[in-house]
Amino acid sequence: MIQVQQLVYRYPGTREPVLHGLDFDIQPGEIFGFLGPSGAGKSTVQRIILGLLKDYDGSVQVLGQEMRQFTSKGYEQIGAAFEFPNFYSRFTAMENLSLFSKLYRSGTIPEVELLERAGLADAANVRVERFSKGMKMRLNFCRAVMHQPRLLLLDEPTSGLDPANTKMMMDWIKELSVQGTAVMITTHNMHVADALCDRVAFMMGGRLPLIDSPRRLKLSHGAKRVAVEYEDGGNMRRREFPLNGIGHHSEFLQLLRNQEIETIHTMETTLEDIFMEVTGRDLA
Ligand SMILES: Nc1ncnc2c1ncn2[C@@H]1O[C@H](COP(=O)(O)OP(=O)(O)OP(=O)(O)O)[C@@H](O)[C@H]1O
Repeated sequence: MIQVQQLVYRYPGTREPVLHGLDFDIQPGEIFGFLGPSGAGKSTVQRIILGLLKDYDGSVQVLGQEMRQFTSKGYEQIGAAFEFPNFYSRFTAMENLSLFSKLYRSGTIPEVELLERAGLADAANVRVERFSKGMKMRLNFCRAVMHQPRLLLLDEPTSGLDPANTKMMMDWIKELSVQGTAVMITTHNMHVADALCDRVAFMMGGRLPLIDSPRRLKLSHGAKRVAVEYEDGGNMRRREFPLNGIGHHSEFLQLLRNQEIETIHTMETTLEDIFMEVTGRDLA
């Protein structure tokens, strides 16, 4: 779906490249996350994949076509939702979707169906200027998927959403991927990346030092630990032990025997911990 080789990019008028030879691919049905702090180059990659920046070095093939020569027909296969949605604010949600649907030659999903799915059925005839940030995000998503694209680019797809709508959005994205849509997500949010992505790419200073599945990353980086909270002379205390070999850890066993245990739980290494370990920086 996407094949990127040795991608280098310099903004016009600047000397230093902001992307330094990126290599990655995204397969049909895959949810691929770009994780990195502000300024890492995530949006620049998205702009290139969308065909907005064409003067790059290296190769960027999307749906089998090099992006320098991408034709307008190809855009019918791509959907994009970015963090600052653009709508006709004096028009209603329904009117906005109807207008956008006219841009596509192929059929689009009926507006009513999309609004219902996004939990916006009651707001269908409300002007977008009265929408909250979360409502605009959901409407923007409807716009991005209305033509059933084969490739979907999302920037912080759950930003501004409450927990119920975050879940709705993540379920919807997963469903699209099961149907074969390739999804590229850029985010600072490692919980979203962990829960949604088949693979994540760590991005830092225009480089991708690591690409792997969240599960493999967590298995290969950092051992699991066990945290024990216990009562000791009226005070609550906490200790941590490596999970590996816990059954033979004499201090752990002694604690279990001799103390009033309040909680015991295993702690997984998070993607954020691993990002910090690999790049020496946090995701903020
Ligand atoms: N139009 C531009 N001209 C020159 N430099 C730019 C331009 N746009 C972005 N940059 C620089 O390119 C680098 C990467 O920016 P980019 O917007 O791709 O980062 P990002 O990872 O998407 O950040 P954020 O998470 O804040 O959106 C930054 O150093 C930025 O200052």
